[in-house]
Amino acid sequence: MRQLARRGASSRPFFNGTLNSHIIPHRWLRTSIAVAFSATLLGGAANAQSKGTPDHIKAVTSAIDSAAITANTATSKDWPTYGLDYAETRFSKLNQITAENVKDIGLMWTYNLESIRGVEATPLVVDGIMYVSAPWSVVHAVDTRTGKRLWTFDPGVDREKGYRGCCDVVNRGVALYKGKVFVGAYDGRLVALDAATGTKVWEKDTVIDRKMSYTITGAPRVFNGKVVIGNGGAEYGVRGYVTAYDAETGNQAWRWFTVPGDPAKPFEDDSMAAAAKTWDPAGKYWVNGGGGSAWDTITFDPDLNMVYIGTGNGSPWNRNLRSPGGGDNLYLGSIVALNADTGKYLWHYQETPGDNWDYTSTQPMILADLTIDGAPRKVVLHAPKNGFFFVIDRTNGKFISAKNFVDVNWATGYDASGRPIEVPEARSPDKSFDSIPGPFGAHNWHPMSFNPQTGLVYLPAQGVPLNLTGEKTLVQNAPAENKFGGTTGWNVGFSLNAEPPKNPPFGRLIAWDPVKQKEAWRAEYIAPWNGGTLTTAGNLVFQGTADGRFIAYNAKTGEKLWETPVGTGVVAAPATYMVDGVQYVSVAVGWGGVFGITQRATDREAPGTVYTFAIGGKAPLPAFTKYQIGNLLTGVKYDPAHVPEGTSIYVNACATCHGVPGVDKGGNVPNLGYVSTETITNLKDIVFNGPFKGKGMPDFTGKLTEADVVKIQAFIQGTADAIRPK
Ligand SMILES: O=C(O)c1cc(C(=O)O)c2c(n1)C(=O)C(=O)c1cc(C(=O)O)[nH]c1-2
Ligand SMILES: [Ca+2]
Repeated sequence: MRQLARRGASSRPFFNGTLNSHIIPHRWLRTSIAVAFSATLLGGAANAQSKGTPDHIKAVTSAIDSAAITANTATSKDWPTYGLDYAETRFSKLNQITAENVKDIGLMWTYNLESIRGVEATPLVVDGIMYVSAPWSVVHAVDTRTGKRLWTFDPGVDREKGYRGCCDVVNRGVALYKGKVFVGAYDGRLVALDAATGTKVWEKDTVIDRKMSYTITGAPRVFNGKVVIGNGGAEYGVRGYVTAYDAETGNQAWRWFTVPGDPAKPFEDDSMAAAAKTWDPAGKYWVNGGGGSAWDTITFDPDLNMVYIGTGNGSPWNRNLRSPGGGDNLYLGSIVALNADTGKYLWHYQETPGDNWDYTSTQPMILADLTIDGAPRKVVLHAPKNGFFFVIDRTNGKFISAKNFVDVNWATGYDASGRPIEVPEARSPDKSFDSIPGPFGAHNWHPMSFNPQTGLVYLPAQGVPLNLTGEKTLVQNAPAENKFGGTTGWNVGFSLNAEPPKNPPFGRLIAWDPVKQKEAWRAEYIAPWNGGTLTTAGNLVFQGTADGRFIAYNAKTGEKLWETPVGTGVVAAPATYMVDGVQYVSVAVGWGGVFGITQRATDREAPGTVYTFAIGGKAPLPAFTKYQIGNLLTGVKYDPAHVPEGTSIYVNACATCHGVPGVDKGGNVPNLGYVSTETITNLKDIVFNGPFKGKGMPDFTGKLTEADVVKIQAFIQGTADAIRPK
């Protein structure tokens, strides 16, 4: 483990700069003065030795409840919830680090998360105690005063079952409430831990049907004694829902489904009866679950006592198969407001009626009070996958405005009533469609931030090309034979990239004015899939990048003010907090997520690592490891006649994680075009009950045959041979 420098002398400017050693001869006297000094001037804190003990942690975390989370917004001293505050602004009032002095920040310490898959978590920090989650839903408690581990908790997710989620075995973070840390385990359990010790207090199975591929990747949200979590699975045939549990006991408080179930059975509530009218029962949508999985954002509004759910895509994606007669298919691709106490439906606004493109509305929301056309409005700011920036009245769900923040081709805009003006080809049952944005979204889960001082939202935007060709039939809730991801349960009703997409990839940071619905500035990157953002009262925006940098910008102008290389690509959002009078900025680095499993934009690789910076930080950067891509595969014997069939088996079983052999360069999972000849020659020893089961490799026993593996070998070596420069 690479545990780097502790707090150096430079991190104690008050002590060194104020006390003049030669007039205070005795060491003990200097020490006691320093202690008294920090206790009085640095906010009455006790000396550092008593910090980080179970008693201290218990005291400071027990004090975290809804009132404390709200009170923290006055100072932003701590970072007590996923988006910093209930409004999820990720705007910190801390201003020790400013646009003027950010050039002087340096590394305080790094902490090794000992992981290789995607790190998507925003760390929570309360009085210097950090909680950050790693892949496989492992929770780490870290003392930010030293950068040292306090405890870890591994919920023991079966590593062989990683394929039950679409998009890497990620976890976006934990929730903290009255001395407990809550984590959603990838396999669908919600676990409450003792914040001081990391021991389990309770655990609930949130999954309604274990036959279905339900997973959890999102951070729970906690308010007024309830902890709320949704799930993922809409690429596999699930029905989405969110559940509130009593934070103390884990007893279920309420549950709300996002889409209707079988209309032959009683509906759970009026909102389901209303929604069912917008689905064509000829599609037997309930057999395939319908989708709508709420896998990321859940936002609590203390002003209105509402909770807003961002719902996901249709299952299958293809509406022609899901609801052949058309229809909006409520509540897919929507923001839905529920009563926070009861979970009862209040209103919805559907951003993508009748989703057909994996256009989730699960992207993080921000609650703001803005003046629009001269009138104060309570709004939700939202940039879902579909490429439009939405401003919605959050008192009643009324549409205010929508404007595309990247080029889009599926709709030309929104009419005054808030309906998209669609381009007919976007739903063609016969022709393939290069949808812009594609299913990776113009904005994915990477959190945006909103700075009320600049009035700008800092939005990680992107384009990832993907071509969709509608399938003619669907086997309801069964893996699609020889279709993308079918062996592992994908069932989306489209062939992906059967025709090569023509639109270009890009990644950029956009500063967006939500009142003018206009871009204020942008920073272009070399690749899509850059990190979430943080903005501060120091007129700063922080963001990590796919190409392995951590950058600070001037929030007003977009001028780049500072950057440092980090060990690998960054996807998570940073956090900032104050400890003993010093402002820290931390970011959890670790390349991955759905784009990062197969593709990369750095030539570096490193374990998941938390980097922490402050003014005057002097710790050396960790030694970076060069990503060693092997030589293009040669020497595997194969029969070229097997290549066509091998292609479809590979697409069916391997492509979701391993990408295109020899073309992609390997994300956090190796690309099979660049592994050793022996690896591919002995492929069956890996495919069937193989040695990488503990690292996320499925066991394909019963799903593939040895003859299939021979054909996969032919495809891998055949592709490598085909692309080899002559
Ligand atoms: O439909 C779903 O249930 C679902 C779940 C998830 C997830 O839980 O991570 C993602 C998506 N969809 C998805 O469409 C998507 O682009 C995506 C990206 C990521 C990620 O963590 O990188 N997760 C997910
Ligand atoms: Ca999805």
